[in-house]
Amino acid sequence: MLTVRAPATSANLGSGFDVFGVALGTPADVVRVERAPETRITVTGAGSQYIPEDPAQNTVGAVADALDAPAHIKIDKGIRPASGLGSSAASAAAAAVALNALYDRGLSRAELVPVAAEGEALVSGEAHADNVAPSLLGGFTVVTDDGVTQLDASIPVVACLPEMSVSTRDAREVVPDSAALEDVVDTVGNAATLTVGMTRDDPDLVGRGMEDAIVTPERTALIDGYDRVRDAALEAGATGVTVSGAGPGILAACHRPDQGAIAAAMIDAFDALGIESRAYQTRIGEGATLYRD
Ligand SMILES: Nc1ncnc2c1ncn2[C@@H]1O[C@H](COP(=O)(O)OP(=O)(O)OP(=O)(O)O)[C@@H](O)[C@H]1O
Ligand SMILES: N[C@@H](CCO)C(=O)O
Repeated sequence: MLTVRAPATSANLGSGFDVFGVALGTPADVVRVERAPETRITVTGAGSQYIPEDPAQNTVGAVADALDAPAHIKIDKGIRPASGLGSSAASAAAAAVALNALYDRGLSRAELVPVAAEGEALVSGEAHADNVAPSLLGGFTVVTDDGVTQLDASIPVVACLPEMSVSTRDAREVVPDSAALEDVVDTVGNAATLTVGMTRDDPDLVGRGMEDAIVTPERTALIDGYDRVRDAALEAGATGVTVSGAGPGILAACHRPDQGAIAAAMIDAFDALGIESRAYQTRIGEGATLYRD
């Protein structure tokens, strides 16, 4: 039996829609695999009642198919589905690492990115890799049609998760088809600023670079209370705030001493609207870890 822990991730970071992603220290999914004649899946943990065990509908089933690696796969969910924290991607990334090792397929972590992305195609209709890449590789990742670039980074963040669901499929329907050149120019500038911030582990540059006037405003309309929570986080010291992935999670970049106050401010702001939430005080961290039992 092999066990893999794969971390939650936050995609887009505002200015890098479908391109940027970061691995988070917590939460994470844990996947256990053993060889079997055909794939069988069991799911326990956060939100497991909403996750199909049918291999044809679960992201890990798509990965087992892609690797031609049938197995009994046990998923222990630490990341609630439809969260914006890459729940479906973490399971897929973990399964890709575990099954690659179980069947000695010999693929590198970078080669596993398109394999794990098959799971994303299953649940959201597109094989976008901006969650699976950081979950596999760790740090900050840049996904383009030409491949993945990875950078180790260590920025403190708060990921606040309200008790509501936004499916990636629905959130992709509000993405505009086109954008004004002025907004594109601003967004390119912000993405470049964010990338420089990542190379320097500079939370101020990263936060400033999270601004985006094209996709994020359309998505915030799907998250009750977004503006109040963002303002509360900024007042408490966040250097930047944006929607995490497709939402409803909200990501704040910050300096370490402000983390606790930002987490409390975000929870209080949701609470004032009658919405329960929890906040992960974490940092950009490592990719999936393999354990041999
Ligand atoms: N192993 C799995 N883990 C989580 N969700 C899964 C899994 N397999 C299938 N799903 C389905 O995927 C959907 C959740 O995926 P979705 O992409 O909407 O959420 P997410 O991964 O938390 O968000 P995001 O991609 O925005 O970070 C749910 O419908 C869920 O049932
Ligand atoms: N880039 C994708 C990530 C979804 O997790 C989106 O925002 O739709």
